[in-house]
Parts: sequence; C-alpha cells; structure tokens
Amino acid sequence: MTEQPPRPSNWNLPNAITIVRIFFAPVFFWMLLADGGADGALRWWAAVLFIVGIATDGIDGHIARSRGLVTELGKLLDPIADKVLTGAALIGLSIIGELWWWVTIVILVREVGITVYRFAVIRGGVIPASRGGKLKTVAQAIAISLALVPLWALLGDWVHWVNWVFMGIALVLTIVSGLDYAWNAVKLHRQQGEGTDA
Ligand SMILES: O=P(O)(O)OC[C@H](O)CO
Repeated sequence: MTEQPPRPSNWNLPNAITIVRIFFAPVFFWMLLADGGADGALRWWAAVLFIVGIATDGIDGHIARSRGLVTELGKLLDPIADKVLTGAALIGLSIIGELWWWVTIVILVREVGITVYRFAVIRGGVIPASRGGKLKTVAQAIAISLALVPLWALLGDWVHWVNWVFMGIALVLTIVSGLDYAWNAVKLHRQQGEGTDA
C-alpha cells in the first residue's frame, strides 16, 4: 500500500494571510464612509487598504501551492475573502453615491450565489475558483481600485468615464463567469442523475 502524504494543517500561513485580508474590509469600509465621497486622507487610505487587501490575493495562493499547503479550507476561504473585500467596496461606493446600486446588487447576487452553492455541495469537495472566476476577480479589483482612488480630484471628471468602462467590463465578466459556474453545476447534476438512474 502506498503511503499518503500527511494533510497540511488548516492553521498555516496562507490561510492566516487570507483571514487577515478579510479584516481589511471593515476598516476601509469605515474610512470610505467617514470620508463621505470627498477626496480627503481617509479616502486615500481606504483605497490603499483595498488595493493591498485585494493584491495579496495571489500571494496566499502562491505560498499554498509552492509549499504544499493547499487545504480545502483555503479553497473555500480565498474566494470569500475576495468577495468580502470587493463587496464592502461596492456597497461603500453605492452608499456614498458613486456607483449605481443595481451594479452592486447584480455583482452581489452572483457572488453570494456561487458561495451558497459552494457550501451546498461541500461534501463532494470544495469547488475551486475557475479561470473565468479568477479573471473576473482581477477585473473587479482593477475597476474598484480605479473607483476608490479619487483621481478625479487630480485629473478631472473625465476619469469617471474611464472608471465606468472598467466597471462595465468587470460586470460583464462577473455575469459570464457566474453563468459558467451555473452551467457546469447543471451538467454535473444531470450526470449524477443519469448515474443513479442506471
Ligand atoms: O468567482 P469565484 O467565486 O470562483 O471567485 C474567484 C476567486 O475570487 C479568485 O481568487
């Protein structure tokens, strides 16, 4: 019998980084609201914290893969951390009137939907982030970073147009990658149904 390598503990560096990333969200959310749509120091700090939180997304995954520390908990927590960060930023931007609520709601419905589905089918193993999902997160990260940094205060109102284009791309990728997960889920359940019928 071949011996299985020991499973890595859930209490490891990549998962700790993921959890720390989640705690960035309430801090920059408060800063964004406290600034209230102006371009003061708190707004800049909110943008910096969001960017650090979302940019470290690749780091935990890289450490986990390179050191053999990939865990089911990590696969579950990593997309949740991204969603907490992006969700907090989107809600904050909508509250201060800089982003249409419908955009925030569409994105949140997709993100909460895939998370609920991940938990619902957790017994079969955690569904890892798809390529489309990863690309969507990068697009959201860029769009939200641009929306949070008050570049309009330095460069003028035309910056809003650039932000809307990036937000539009992020929105489309969010919907398309969500539909891709839904389609794969339907296919999987059909196959399982056929398996039990036979
Ligand atoms: O779209 P999801 O839920 O697979 O999330 C993708 C992750 O945020 C990528 O790190």
